[in-house]
Order: sequence, then C-alpha cells, then structure tokens
Amino acid sequence: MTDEAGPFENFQTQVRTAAETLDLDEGVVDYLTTPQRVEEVNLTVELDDGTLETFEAYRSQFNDDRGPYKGGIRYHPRVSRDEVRALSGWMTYKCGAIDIPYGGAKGGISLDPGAYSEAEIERITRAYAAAIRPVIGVDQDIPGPDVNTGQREMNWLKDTYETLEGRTEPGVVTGKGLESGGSEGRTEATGRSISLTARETFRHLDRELSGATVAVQGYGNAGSVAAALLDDMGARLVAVSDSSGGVYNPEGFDARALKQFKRETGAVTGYPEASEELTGEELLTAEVDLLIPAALENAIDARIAESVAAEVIVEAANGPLTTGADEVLEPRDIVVIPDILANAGGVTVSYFEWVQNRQQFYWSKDRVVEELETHVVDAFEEMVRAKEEHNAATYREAMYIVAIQRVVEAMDEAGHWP
Ligand SMILES: NC(=O)C1=CN([C@@H]2O[C@H](COP(=O)(O)OP(=O)(O)OC[C@H]3O[C@@H](n4cnc5c(N)ncnc54)[C@H](O)[C@@H]3O)[C@@H](O)[C@H]2O)C=CC1
Ligand SMILES: O=C(O)CCC(=O)C(=O)O
Repeated sequence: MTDEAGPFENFQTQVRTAAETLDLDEGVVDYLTTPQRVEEVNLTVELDDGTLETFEAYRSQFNDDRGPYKGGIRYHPRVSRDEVRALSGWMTYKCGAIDIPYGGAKGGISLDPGAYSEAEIERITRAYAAAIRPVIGVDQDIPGPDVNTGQREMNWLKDTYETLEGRTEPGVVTGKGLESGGSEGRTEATGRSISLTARETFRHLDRELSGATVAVQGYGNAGSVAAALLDDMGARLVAVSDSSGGVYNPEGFDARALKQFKRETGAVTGYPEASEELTGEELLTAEVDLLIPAALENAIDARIAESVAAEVIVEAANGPLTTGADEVLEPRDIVVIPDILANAGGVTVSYFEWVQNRQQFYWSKDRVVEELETHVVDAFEEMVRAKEEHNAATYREAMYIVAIQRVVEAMDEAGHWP
C-alpha cells in the first residue's frame, strides 16, 4: 500500500495511472508529472512588537502549455515545497478538465495566520507580492485565493504589484473584491461547482439528491458554500466538522445558520442545534449518502477508507484522498468524484474574472452562474464518456484522461514532441 506517500507522490500516481491508459512515452509522462519551476523565497517582515520574523514561501509553476500559470495562494503552517508542487500539478489538470485556457501553479506561505495581527498579515502579503512579482503577470502567472486567503489578500497582492509596476493591472490576480476588479460569484464559485458536481453525480447514478444525507469535512469557503447550495437542492446536512471537531444532527442542519454560528464563534463545535459532537474521524466514517471532504490533503487514507460508510464521495479539497484510500474504495464500489472536476468552479470563475478585467466589461451574476454551470456539466459528461470509452476503473482516472489529452495536444501543437 502506498499510503505513506505525501501529496506530490499521490499526485504523480494519479497522473501516471491515467497516462498508462493513453500509452504515452515515459519521457512525456515525466514531463507531465514534474513542475517547470518552483520559486522559493524567504520573507523577512517586521512584526507589531518591532521584532523581525522570516517566513518560507513558494510559487510552483507546473505547466503553461495551455496558457498562463494559474492557481491559488495558501497560508498554512503545513505549506511546503512538496505541497505546492502537488497543488500546482492538480491545478494544471483541473484547468484541463474544466477546459479553461490556463496551465497550473500554486503558492503559499508557511505560517499560522491566526497567530498574526491583520497589519502583520498585510505586511507579509505585500512582502510576498514583491518577492514573486518577477515571475507573475497577467499573461504569465495569475495568483488567486486558497486556504486562509480571500478578497483581502488578493486586493493587497494586486495593489502591491500595481504600485511596483507603476500601472493598473487588475487581471494579474483573481478573487479580488468587487470594487477592485473582482467578479460577481467568485466567492461562492468553488462551493457552487461542488454542489453541481454532486447533483450531476446523483443524476448519473439514478439516485435522489433530495433527502440524501450529507457530511462535510471543513466548513470554510469551499465546504460551507457547497453545504448551503446542497441544502437548497433538498439534501440533508447531518454532519459537519472543522479544525475544532465535528457536530451531528440526524434531522439535518440549516447550513447557513451553522455558517453564521462559525463566523461568530470561530468554530462549528458548540453549535446548540447539534444532537451530538463527533471527532474528525467519526465524521469521515459517518453513515451518510454523500461525503464531502473540504479541508486539506490526505484527510482519508487507506485505514480510514476501510470504514467510510458513504456511498458517494465528492472531493471538494485538493487531494483529500491518498492513493491508498483510492485502492480501498474502488473495490468497495464507493463512487469517488475527483477534485479536479468538483472544485474547479473557483478557478473557472477566476478565469471569468480575468476575462472581464481584460475586456473591462463586467458580467451579471446570472451570467457567471450560467456559464459556470455549462463548464461543470460539460466536463462531467466528458468524464463519464471517457470512463466508458477507455474502460477506466475510476472517475478520477477518466477525468485525468480527458485533462492529460488536452495538455499533451497543446504540447504537441507547440512542437515539444519528442
Ligand atoms: N477557496 C477556493 O476557491 C478553493 C479552495 N479549494 C480547496 O478547498 C479546500 C478548502 O479550502 P477553503 O475552503 O478555501 O479554505 P478555508 O480556509 O476557507 O477553510 C478550510 C476549512 O477546513 C477546516 N479544517 C482544517 N483542517 C481540518 C481538519 N483536520 N478537519 C476538519 N476541518 C479542517 C478549517 O477549520 C476551515 O473550516 C482546500 O483543499 C483548497 O485547496 C479548491 C478550489 C478553490
Ligand atoms: O482561482 C484561483 O486561481 C485559485 C483556485 C485554486 O487554487 C484551486 O482551484 O485550488
């Protein structure tokens, strides 16, 4: 079992498994599983008490065959070279899967944002923007939000970049606030694609989503919006967790009220509507129809996968299942819908934002929602077709086949072919 693997090794296995079906040369597969560049910078920043602290930070540019590098910026103590390399690889195949003209990148700063004041986070963000400025650009590499970053950080990144460049360039970063060139619908976009993917999955499996029970691990941007939209579709949110622990109620939670509680108190635990509290592992193995891991990588390994009771898993986080977990779940006939499709709504609306910035013409929320739905439904159908056509063992393999074919085609058209 390959379960001790880190995210980058898991990512490489996912690509290699699909590449086998496509019978690609080993040299091509190496290229498809290796980042083109990883920028590592050390940010020395003055804290509020006048002392200096140095933070490790990264920007991994995986592939730009289909367009500029694209991907989020993460603030978390677990951020490492291995992690950003994996996340930038997943971005590459996500943009291929959902068919937007980007390559893949990811960046991050290794820090616990909760341990710093807002002014310190601003100085750290501006130092990061200045450090990566030489390698980003509207046609080169376009950062966006990820774990523990959002409109505030994207606005600071844009402002620093524009100040240093001496011109306005809103399309250099996406996920900005509306008055800074952001798009309607970007904040909810990741949760929206997760809920649409769940809807399409249940339809495809001929199962009722209305009344289906749902557990969500991680109640941040991705998880809480997905939960609210699934609530609107009639699903029953019975279990939710965040880094504080989990809560359960067989009658179902009001997803928006629970989000409001977390906003006010900082945690889902202690929610008065809960009939019971759960550990993180109890949530992942709860008896539900649909499990949505929406926190971090490697949440479900082979051991936990043995006890997963859900019939369908829709991956909201990037890389929440290890290769070992996949190996356990597949023979158990548990349907796993991959991250590179399910959470692709975020980067898709980032693409819409970049298009709007470049055209200086802004779309209505209805248009954003409609175009996003078209991308998600089309990609879902392509995944289902590829699974059948290539007799792929899993939906993950099928989605990678579609995405890899697009990257390889671009590589071929550019003349990079051996
Ligand atoms: N924000 C975005 O647009 C996108 C996010 N994603 C992915 O979705 C995942 C979540 O990202 P966001 O929601 O943006 O981050 P966030 O920072 O808004 O929320 C993360 C949530 O996960 C919880 N969490 C952390 N460790 C946990 C654990 N061990 N057990 C349970 N909960 C835990 C946190 O308490 C928090 O509620 C990440 O994998 C991210 O890469 C993917 C595509 C786009
Ligand atoms: O919108 C973006 O560029 C960030 C998206 C992202 O980081 C992701 O899909 O994991």
